Amino acid sequence: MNAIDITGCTKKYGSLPALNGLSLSLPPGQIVGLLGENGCGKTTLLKILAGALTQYDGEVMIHGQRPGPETKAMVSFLPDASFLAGGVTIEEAVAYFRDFFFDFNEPKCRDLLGIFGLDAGRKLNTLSKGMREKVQLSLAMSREAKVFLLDEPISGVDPAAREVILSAIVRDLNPEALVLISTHLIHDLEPVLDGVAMMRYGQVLMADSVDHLREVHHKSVDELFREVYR
Ligand SMILES: Nc1ncnc2c1ncn2[C@@H]1O[C@H](COP(=O)(O)OP(=O)(O)OP(=O)(O)O)[C@@H](O)[C@H]1O
Repeated sequence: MNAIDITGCTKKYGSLPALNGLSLSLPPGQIVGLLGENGCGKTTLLKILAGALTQYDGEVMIHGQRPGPETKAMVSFLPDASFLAGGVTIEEAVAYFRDFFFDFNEPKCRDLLGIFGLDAGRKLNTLSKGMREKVQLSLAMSREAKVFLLDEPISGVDPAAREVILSAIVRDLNPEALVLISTHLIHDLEPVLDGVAMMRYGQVLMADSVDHLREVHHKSVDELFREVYR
């Protein structure tokens, strides 16, 4: 069974379609980059899959179920904006995840926070954007979820730290999990990606494995992306 099956999904804000008959199927057990220009609908798609946007047309299935309470239990969603109140400490945020998510792997989270050098006593509103992203990513990736939806997870992180973060993300990942990551940082993410889905105007232009794309086009995904969107 596919991790994600979307057929003819249309989502309008007012009269303007953010998703325009989008179809996409992704099997489990891979890391997929969701690529595309500003405003092409990446965040909208992730929100629908996460169950955060419920008004749309078309069919959306996650492991055979429509987005709802059952799928939320197996989906870990990292939105592009901060999802934690600023006044709480990292320790309190960890406690929140422990209480709310039965699949939260606390030792894994503490391990990641340690790798990122984050002191659990710090309040979130005293952290830089990149540090806050590391906290949220540590929390989101520490659920034993079947599907991870990450919206621009490392845009605020300095380039040198991105590699450490990416290898921490993929380490110990359930081989059956699907990780869908929206990003503009294709070059940085390419080493960890198994596949990409390229979007334009609310549709998927192309979805393929990274190996197959490189074989057919004799280019890196980064180069191919620049060509497609020129
Ligand atoms: N709450 C909203 N109200 C009205 N229009 C919206 C809303 N959210 C998104 N849109 C519109 O829907 C379209 C898709 O937006 P979306 O945020 O999904 O794009 P994106 O691919 O994630 O962009 P970016 O790369 O800039 O993050 C855009 O035209 C945007 O203006």
